Amino acid sequence: MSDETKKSPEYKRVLLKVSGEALMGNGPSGVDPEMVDMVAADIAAVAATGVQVCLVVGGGNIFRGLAAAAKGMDRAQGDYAGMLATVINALMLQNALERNGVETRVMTAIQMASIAEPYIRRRAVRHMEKGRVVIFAAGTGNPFFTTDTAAALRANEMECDALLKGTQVDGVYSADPRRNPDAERYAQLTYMDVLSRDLNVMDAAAISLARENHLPIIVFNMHAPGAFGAVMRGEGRFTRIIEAG
Ligand SMILES: Nc1ncnc2c1ncn2[C@@H]1O[C@H](COP(=O)(O)OP(=O)(O)OP(=O)(O)O)[C@@H](O)[C@H]1O
Ligand SMILES: O=c1ccn([C@@H]2O[C@H](COP(=O)(O)O)[C@@H](O)[C@H]2O)c(=O)[nH]1
Repeated sequence: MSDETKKSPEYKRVLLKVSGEALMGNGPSGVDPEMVDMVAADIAAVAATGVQVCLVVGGGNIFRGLAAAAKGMDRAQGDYAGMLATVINALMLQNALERNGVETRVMTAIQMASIAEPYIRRRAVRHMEKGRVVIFAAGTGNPFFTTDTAAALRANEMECDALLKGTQVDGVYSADPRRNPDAERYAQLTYMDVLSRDLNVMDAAAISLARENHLPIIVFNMHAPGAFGAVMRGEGRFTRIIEAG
């Protein structure tokens, strides 16, 4: 038994949002197989502790509807392409998880029954109860949304104890730290802080959905090996978004 599996987890069921960009590694776009393997090993170690894990994966490493719309594409059409991008990432992650010995199911919000199960809430819960890692793909299934909102939606539906957002930065800052190196990092914020100060680490719809359902959000950097496991043990650097008090 590894050190990771000896520790008692703080949460019983969590949803991890894996940003598509995090899967690029150091590349300019697409998927870095080494990075996918690293993320999968991290998830496998957490699942081995007995925590029920489900995933929402982004698609920003492949296609974003908003970016395509800025160049003249119809927004809704671009968003459907973006949702398909998340399915590509989900299949890559599923394969890497299975190579790490984890039983998985991909469930899609847009039906594509030849490659994945359709999303059915009670089935997803049952998969997790059986110890399977469920990967929710194709976002919410609706254009004009993001996978952050899909993550908050599914985390609420699955009655998760927390939503962990694994991304490129080690928490929420006073401004985008990739553009402003002087930005200050916060250890803890309220949902209202994030909304009223327009801290764009996550979209407002996702924050509002989490707030209405008292779902804690934890933002952390996905790039270091074992980062997800560390956050689950309350270690490392992250920002917790909760209610006041
Ligand atoms: N106040 C802020 N604090 C932290 N990060 C911020 C802030 N404002 C903007 N960001 C940016 O938000 C990004 C987080 O979004 P992320 O790249 O995970 O996008 P996503 O849409 O969730 O996923 P994908 O990569 O799949 O599109 C960080 O990389 C960071 O540069
Ligand atoms: O519910 C959803 C989720 C996503 N989209 C589209 O997919 C891309 C990729 O998702 P990211 O959250 O940016 O990683 C997104 O830009 C949207 O175009 C969607 O339409 N609906």
